[in-house]
Amino acid sequence: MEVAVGLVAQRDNERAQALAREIKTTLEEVQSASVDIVVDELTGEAIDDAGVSVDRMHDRDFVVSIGGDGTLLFVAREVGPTPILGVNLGEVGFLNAVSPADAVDAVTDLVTAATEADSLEGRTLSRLTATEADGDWELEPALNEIVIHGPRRGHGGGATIDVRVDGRRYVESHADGVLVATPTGSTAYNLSEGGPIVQPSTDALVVTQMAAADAMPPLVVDPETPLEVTVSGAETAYVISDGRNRQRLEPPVTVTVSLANDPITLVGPQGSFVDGLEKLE
Ligand SMILES: NC(=O)c1ccc[n+]([C@@H]2O[C@H](COP(=O)([O-])OP(=O)(O)OC[C@H]3O[C@@H](n4cnc5c(N)ncnc54)[C@H](O)[C@@H]3O)[C@@H](O)[C@H]2O)c1
Ligand SMILES: Nc1ncnc2c1ncn2[C@@H]1O[C@H](COP(=O)(O)OP(=O)(O)OP(=O)(O)O)[C@@H](O)[C@H]1O
Repeated sequence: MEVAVGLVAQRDNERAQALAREIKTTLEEVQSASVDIVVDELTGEAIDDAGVSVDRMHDRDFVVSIGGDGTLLFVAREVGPTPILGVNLGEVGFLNAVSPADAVDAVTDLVTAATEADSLEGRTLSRLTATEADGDWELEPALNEIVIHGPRRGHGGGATIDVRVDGRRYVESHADGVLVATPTGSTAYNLSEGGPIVQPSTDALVVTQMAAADAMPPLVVDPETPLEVTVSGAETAYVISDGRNRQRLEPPVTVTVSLANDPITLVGPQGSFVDGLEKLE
């Protein structure tokens, strides 16, 4: 059975692109009969190889993200539930468990595992989405967090943010905004806004206000709990997924944040979460 692999190297990162070339060359030499391996378009241009767009890698057995957190978040947006192996070549790389030195072996082992099993075992990570009660949009799934904020961050950019949990008001305050983070995203924007770090295996979400005049502590909730955020007192507002995909809102407006249908699956060696926290220093 042939194993289909995708490689995505962080754009403009020569080390990541060179590692992609090394992985591809090694696998084609060692496991040529059992592997079909492609790189993304930008990496293909960089290493003089044919490339495919990342969103066409969703039907591969797994995709390797070589870079930092942002590249892995990008790959997750493009391939959704397709298993992802994160190789850490970014500034932080909190989401990427495999070091560059171990990358070739980790990918080779994964090809072998994929040959021997119908599906790869991995760690499932929840994602979030957002919708508006009377709106015709649904936000791109977020692996880290959904942010809802006023016209802009900082002085004069706030709004009245009303947070309801299971239909009951948790807090209403003038604030920059509020974020709902997954355990994965608890170490990202959530942490810089004073939210708690949540162990990845925990079945929970975190609701954290952003620069609120009347602050309540961050609230940890069951992921199935209905979460509604009403924004008023501002000309405009935004709901944003992982800092990248945003939907403009026209207050007063109520946004519902909930679990997205498709989680993400990380495969390959998983480092120790607690040991990884040193990357945040
Ligand atoms: N603090 C802020 O003002 C702010 C603004 C935009 C984005 N962000 C965060 O960055 C994320 C997007 O990452 P990016 O790399 O595309 O944007 P980016 O290039 O702005 O990177 C933001 C930083 O967050 C780190 N990061 C991302 N996900 C992380 C995680 N799960 N745990 C620990 N650190 C993490 C990245 O490595 C990078 O150092 C967003 O989901 C949000 O969490 C924070
Ligand atoms: N191969 C690629 N093809 C297309 N876009 C890419 C590719 N690699 C990265 N990107 C874009 O770059 C963004 C991530 O850039 P960023 O500089 O944040 O990388 P990173 O992985 O977080 O590394 P670092 O930790 O060094 O910041 C992604 O959101 C995506 O838009």
